[in-house]
Amino acid sequence: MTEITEDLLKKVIVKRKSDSYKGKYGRILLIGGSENYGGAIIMSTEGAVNAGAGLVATATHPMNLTALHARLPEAMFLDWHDAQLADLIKKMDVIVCGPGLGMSDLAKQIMVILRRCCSEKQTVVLDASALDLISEDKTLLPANAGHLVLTPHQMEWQRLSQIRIPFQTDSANIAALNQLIPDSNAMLVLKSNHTHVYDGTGQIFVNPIGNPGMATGGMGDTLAGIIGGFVAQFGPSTETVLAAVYMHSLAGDLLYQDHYVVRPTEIAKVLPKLMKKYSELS
Ligand SMILES: NC(=O)C1=CN([C@@H]2O[C@H](COP(=O)(O)OP(=O)(O)OC[C@H]3O[C@@H](n4cnc5c(N)ncnc54)[C@H](O)[C@@H]3O)[C@@H](O)[C@H]2O)[C@@H](O)CC1
Ligand SMILES: Nc1ncnc2c1ncn2[C@@H]1O[C@H](COP(=O)(O)OP(=O)(O)O)[C@@H](O)[C@H]1O
Ligand SMILES: [Mg+2]
Repeated sequence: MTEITEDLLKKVIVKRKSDSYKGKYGRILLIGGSENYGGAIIMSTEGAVNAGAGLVATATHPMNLTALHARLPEAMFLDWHDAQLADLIKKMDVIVCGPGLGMSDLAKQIMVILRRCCSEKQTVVLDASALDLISEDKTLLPANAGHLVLTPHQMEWQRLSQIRIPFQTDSANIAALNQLIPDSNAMLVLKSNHTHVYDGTGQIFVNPIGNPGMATGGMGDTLAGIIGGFVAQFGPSTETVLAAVYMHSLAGDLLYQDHYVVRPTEIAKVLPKLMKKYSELS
């Protein structure tokens, strides 16, 4: 097992070239946010925008439009009932699906569209409700994606893998991941107070940082957006995903020094400054 270290941030977060433009930093679509969980997809979107994705679009329930744009005018919006969803998915480098998606029939239909429209050039990050929907129906897994990143917390992983939380050992988790997704193109980010990451080839990484101030609703939604934003601009490698996991907790630790509770939106807020620091050390 390998501990993720700060050095990875220096390696992954590179200085931006002067002759670059938004198209160089990746297009990302985030799908989620039902009537009751609009905040989840807004926090994810904020993670992706502040992590530096070049172009960000959010497909969500239309009731979230005003809130989304009040907070993030940078994000494009699509009503998730719109037939254009399929075409938009095809144009993206990264799709994050699941935060606040819910378990409705429409949510299932969206998963079917995602599975049909994603391709080997893309990375799909699956979180929250998307994982719960796949637990109920494994055919919803978007297996055609070039890279899959699954980000369950322990209960979501229990539902998906059928491994009860006390028995989620590294060897059991690797076996379950390989059974669920036999190709080695999938990563499992199994979130807990010390998140373990499995890269699909048997390698195991552990995140040594983070804190209990981060035990706040929306923290995982934010992480999914940060992972998506990192992959969009730094490419779909294991190191990119590990750097995103570490950066999320590093931001959390910075805030926890003088805050009892760490708000997910505050994590997103400090990202650009932290990323600047590590890009100068690269
Ligand atoms: N502001 C919002 O709109 C929010 C919406 N959310 C959305 O709500 C939906 C349901 O997700 P939830 O995660 O709340 O519900 P879940 O039912 O999936 O998970 C919560 C349950 O898992 C248990 N659990 C065990 N180990 C855990 C661990 N390590 N981490 C977290 N929970 C653990 C908890 O005790 C609890 O019973 C998702 O779509 C999610 O994206 C949440 O992310 C919270 C914030
Ligand atoms: N005690 C803790 N120590 C370190 N990190 C934590 C702790 N509690 C939660 N986290 C982190 O917060 C995030 C919670 O994710 P998740 O449960 O999916 O949140 P939500 O669905 O509410 O957005 C994970 O990244 C997890 O590692
Ligand atoms: Mg979650």
